[in-house]
Amino acid sequence: MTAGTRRRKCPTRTVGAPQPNEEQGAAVLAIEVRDLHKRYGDTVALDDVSLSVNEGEIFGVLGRNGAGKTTTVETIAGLRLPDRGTARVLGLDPRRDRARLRPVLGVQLQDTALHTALTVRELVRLYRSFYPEGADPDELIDSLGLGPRRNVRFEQLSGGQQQRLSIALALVGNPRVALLDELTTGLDPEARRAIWSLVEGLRDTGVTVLLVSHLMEEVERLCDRVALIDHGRVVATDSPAGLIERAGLDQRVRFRASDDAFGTAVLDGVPEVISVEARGDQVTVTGTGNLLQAVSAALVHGGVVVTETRLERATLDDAFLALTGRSLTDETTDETTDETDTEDDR
Ligand SMILES: Nc1ncnc2c1ncn2[C@@H]1O[C@H](COP(=O)(O)OP(=O)(O)OP(=O)(O)O)[C@@H](O)[C@H]1O
Repeated sequence: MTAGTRRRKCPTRTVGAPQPNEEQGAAVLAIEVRDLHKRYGDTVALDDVSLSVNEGEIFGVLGRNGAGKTTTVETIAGLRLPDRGTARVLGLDPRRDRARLRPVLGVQLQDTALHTALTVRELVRLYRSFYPEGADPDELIDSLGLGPRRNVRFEQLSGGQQQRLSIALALVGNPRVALLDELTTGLDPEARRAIWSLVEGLRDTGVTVLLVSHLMEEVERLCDRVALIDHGRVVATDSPAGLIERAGLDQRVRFRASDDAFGTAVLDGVPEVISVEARGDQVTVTGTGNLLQAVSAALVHGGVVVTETRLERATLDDAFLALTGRSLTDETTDETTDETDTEDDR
């Protein structure tokens, strides 16, 4: 699905697990983060990060390496303690209400320590036993393409297979909320597309997904809304298409006019059109809204025949660049420190 199309609202699935703390009649957000602040030595990892994720939504956190994405998601998972600010999942405090949250929260982190001598099947069954309800381990293993590797030990899996297994372990309890950190890192394009389909399937069952990524294509395809994060700050939150629009980015329609006498006047007065540039028979029209349809209609109306028409849309990367001054695909990172805290005070 492209950035220009948005999706339906999903039914909220109910499970026999603890219900969120709902005030009378008031809907509780799946995830609510307020003013999270976290510093490591001189590095401000989170600078008052706030997010609100609705139930049934796939919400992306997109940023460059070192922007603060993992610190955010691990704080939401209750694995890191912020210096200040709050995180709530289904109205519950991830640290104080850990036991109530465990059956309804699935977490897939970048670095997960697993029993390396156990097989895929043993690990999925072990994790399944932690939950009162959950997925069928063998079906889940198959759905992640790990069927042929089910009796292979974790330590003998490839990086991509280990990654898919970590997703299985996050989903085996049929969570209401899933936190997925860089879920397709290390996967080849085919495996990546298979995982994207799986996440789209989660949406259909009403699972709320917080998806941390630095891959614009992944976020554009999967997410209903996205928070762009840069240097520990949320720069903007909107749908992918909304972020592009908010950045004031134009679309371009290019075509070849078969009539040498093509006159730009044919596009005069079309509200979506901002500018028209004709060089020889190559014409470039910039504009907003449903530009392709508006231009096509005006050309037909003016009796102008054109060929090789194509629409060039701005991407989330263009929006990121416009909003932060830096590209997502730029190789440099935001990381500025080599200081490492201990596990306990992370
Ligand atoms: N335990 C830690 N000790 C010291 N600094 C840390 C620690 N964890 C994160 N940082 C620093 O905090 C900043 C944000 O890191 P974080 O891992 O949250 O970013 P990220 O956006 O997830 O990056 P990546 O995409 O590379 O995982 C970085 O500058 C990082 O070096």
